[in-house]
Amino acid sequence: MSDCAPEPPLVKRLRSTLAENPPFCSGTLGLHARDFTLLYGKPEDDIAHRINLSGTSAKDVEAVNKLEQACEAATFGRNAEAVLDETYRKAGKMDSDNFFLGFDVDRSRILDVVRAGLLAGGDETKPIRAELYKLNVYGKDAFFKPHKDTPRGTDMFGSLVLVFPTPHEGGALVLRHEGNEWSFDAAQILSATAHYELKRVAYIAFFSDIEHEVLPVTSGHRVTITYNLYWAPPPAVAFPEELSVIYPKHSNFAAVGEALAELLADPTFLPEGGTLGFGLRHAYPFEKRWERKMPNPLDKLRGWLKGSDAALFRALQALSLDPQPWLLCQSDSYCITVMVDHMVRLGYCEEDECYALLNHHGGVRVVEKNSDGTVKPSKGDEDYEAYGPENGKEVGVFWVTEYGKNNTIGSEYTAYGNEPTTAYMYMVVSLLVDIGPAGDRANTQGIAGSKAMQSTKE
Ligand SMILES: O=C(O)CCC(=O)C(=O)O
Ligand SMILES: [Fe+2]
Repeated sequence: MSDCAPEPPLVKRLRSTLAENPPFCSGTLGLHARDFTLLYGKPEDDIAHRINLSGTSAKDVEAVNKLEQACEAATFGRNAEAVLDETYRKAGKMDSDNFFLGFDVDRSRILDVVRAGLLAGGDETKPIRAELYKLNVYGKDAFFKPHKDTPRGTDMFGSLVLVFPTPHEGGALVLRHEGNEWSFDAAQILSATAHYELKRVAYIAFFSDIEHEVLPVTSGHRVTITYNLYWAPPPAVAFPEELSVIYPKHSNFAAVGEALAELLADPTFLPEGGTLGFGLRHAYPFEKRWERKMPNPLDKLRGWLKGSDAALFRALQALSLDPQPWLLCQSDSYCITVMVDHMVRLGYCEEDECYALLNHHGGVRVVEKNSDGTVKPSKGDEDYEAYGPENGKEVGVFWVTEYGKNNTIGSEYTAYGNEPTTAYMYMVVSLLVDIGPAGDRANTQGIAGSKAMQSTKE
């Protein structure tokens, strides 16, 4: 950048906005008595010691002394080596194998705060996880000189430190980044909350590449728990090997996927490709007084599927297929099945519901197919010729599991429930998924299946 070129003000603004956000988030968290209970001991010891990390009595202070003695001298990383150098780091450490703490980081919602405080621009909704790392005791004159935290994986992005209200002074954590400096003095923060009904811990989460240092503790004991923060993988598609599920079978997601993959590998099964139909096993609540301006409830349904329905949906997606929820309506008197991919408000109509859907609401006639792709003739064919729309939409479906019968769309419906509510009704939904020809099932481009029948959004 040349010295004399004036800087455009918007660049300045952007730069200062970017610099405004400190690379950490901190605060305090009120906890219950059992969250402060720490049990510790070495595997070779016969007994575990118990300590209340919120206590301030002489007995509690003595217990913290003992905890300090049970710790090993804390090392730090220099290149690939764990170095013990008390001129650089003077503190006690206990590995996570040797203690149990009542506090449960996942239940505490602290990670939600970390996500909101540290991550932004869409990342605040990304799943993260905290992995318990160590317990540290910083006694009088203990400190940790400036350093960055060693990444323990490419998916590690930060560190979380909890400081307990054990009596102490000093030991502020100082962070430095791009010429800025921030101090997190947990001793001071906690003493300001000492009168609160719930005892509190002070917490700070920061990006691990930020330089930080713990200043010397001047009195008492600064007890901390540290966690490494990672980006969490998306919810597991298959269970880990060591976790076995006996019942229910559908929870064995891998089994659903394998059965599907085998069916699709069969070249005699819908050899030209087509549409598979699955009647879902559960019913889902829909707003009874649905209005056209309200969002389409089928859009949200994908995220709300239950049990085997969810397992099926995920298994289809894992095979690069694109399942879509549809509502089906069946008329016994006209032997016809019609489906819609959105909620419909029918109101009172003299016409048969199925024909009303076909003629006025973008309904699609569903004809059944055999597994070789041929269409099953239906008794309703003649009526359809007579009353159906000209050039009406039609899709052939091979039903893998039967679809829900007696589903009425958009009309009142009484059922037994555990609440006397009339605002919602259960509806049975079907999943339709197009598959490509044998050998290329994920390629559904030339398939005139359910996807091609979707209504353009009204
Ligand atoms: O105790 C603290 O505040 C930070 C400790 C630390 O930097 C570390 O354990 O790496
Ligand atoms: Fe650190």
